[in-house]
Amino acid sequence: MALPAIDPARYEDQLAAKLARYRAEFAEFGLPAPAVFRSAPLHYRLRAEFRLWHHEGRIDYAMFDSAEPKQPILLDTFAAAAEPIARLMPLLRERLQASDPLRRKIFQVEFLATLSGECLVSLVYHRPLDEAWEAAARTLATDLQIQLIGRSRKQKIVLERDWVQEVLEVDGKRLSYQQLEGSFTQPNGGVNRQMLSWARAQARDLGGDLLELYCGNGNFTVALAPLFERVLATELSKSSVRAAHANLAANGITNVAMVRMASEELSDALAGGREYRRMAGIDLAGYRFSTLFVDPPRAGLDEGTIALAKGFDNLVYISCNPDTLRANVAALAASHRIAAAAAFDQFPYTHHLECGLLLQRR
Ligand SMILES: C[S@@+](CC[C@H](N)C(=O)[O-])C[C@H]1O[C@@H](n2cnc3c(N)ncnc32)[C@H](O)[C@@H]1O
Repeated sequence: MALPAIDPARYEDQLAAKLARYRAEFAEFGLPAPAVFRSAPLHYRLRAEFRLWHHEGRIDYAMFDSAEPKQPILLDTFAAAAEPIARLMPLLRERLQASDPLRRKIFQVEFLATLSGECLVSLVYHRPLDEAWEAAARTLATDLQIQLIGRSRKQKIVLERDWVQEVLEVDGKRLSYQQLEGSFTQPNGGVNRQMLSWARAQARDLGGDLLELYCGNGNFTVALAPLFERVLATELSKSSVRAAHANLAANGITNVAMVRMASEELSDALAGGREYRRMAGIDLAGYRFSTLFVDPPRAGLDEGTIALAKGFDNLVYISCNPDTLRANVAALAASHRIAAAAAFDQFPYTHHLECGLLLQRR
């Protein structure tokens, strides 16, 4: 991928270009004027990943541009990275440089931070990690006050925990989330807060029960559940489902049933297909679903899920890919109209735009 030029002077222009494309591509579906949610122009990414480049006795963070994939771009810090990561980067580099067990055959560093100020760092190696590594890593983690993980082939050493605790203030409430290393979490925390608030505003008067697909660690579930009588939430990833259970409990949410299932399987179960053992104890027929909430990966919705969506009065759709969103909206156009739209600039200075739509039955 070509590396974006991160330049706050370009922020409004790059956003305007993306909004113009969004409006044009959805004009035929009667897109209402989207509510626009901006990113911070700098230090917005809570995740960042760098190669470590060994040269002339020193190591440096490196990124690569697809135009010149063999030429490392060396950096001390990174303007897109959230403040805790940007502050940590030079300190961490110096400490890695100065320690033989920490430096030897390290090739990648991954950062995961929170708006609450926590930071987790994964150091990735081309060699097995031993006791000398672990002793040096413990001192480093204590000195820099970070969570630290060491990884190499078939080895993962978690010094304390492999997650960070995020706290997001949404509509005056403090929502807390366990966010796992290696599992999906929204990369732009400031924009995520705005997405949660927008989704709550769409759902506020819908009532009844909610079906949520692709719920991840319960990011939206925790924010939306208080607005519905009952919620059935599903997600494919085992580790995310575990985090979602922890997050529901931590936020005192008791009206959600969570099932680990692919959206394809859930649509099949709801369409009266085969029986799924994971649905044992879930009284599907007892739900009075008013609303379907989806936040799928870039591929968008599969055919079964589109068929399922056709039966809902309300569909709240968060999408990280306007192309598949457009195809899915086209497939629903005969039954549903767009009642509200949003643009979330989750990925500034790239051509990516996160979109939100409320679709309602015609
Ligand atoms: C864009 S993320 C959204 C997660 C969550 N809503 C959030 O805000 O953090 C998409 C999620 O869909 C899950 N997923 C991918 N394919 C799936 C499938 N076929 N069925 C169910 N979940 C799937 C991924 O594990 C990921 O957690």
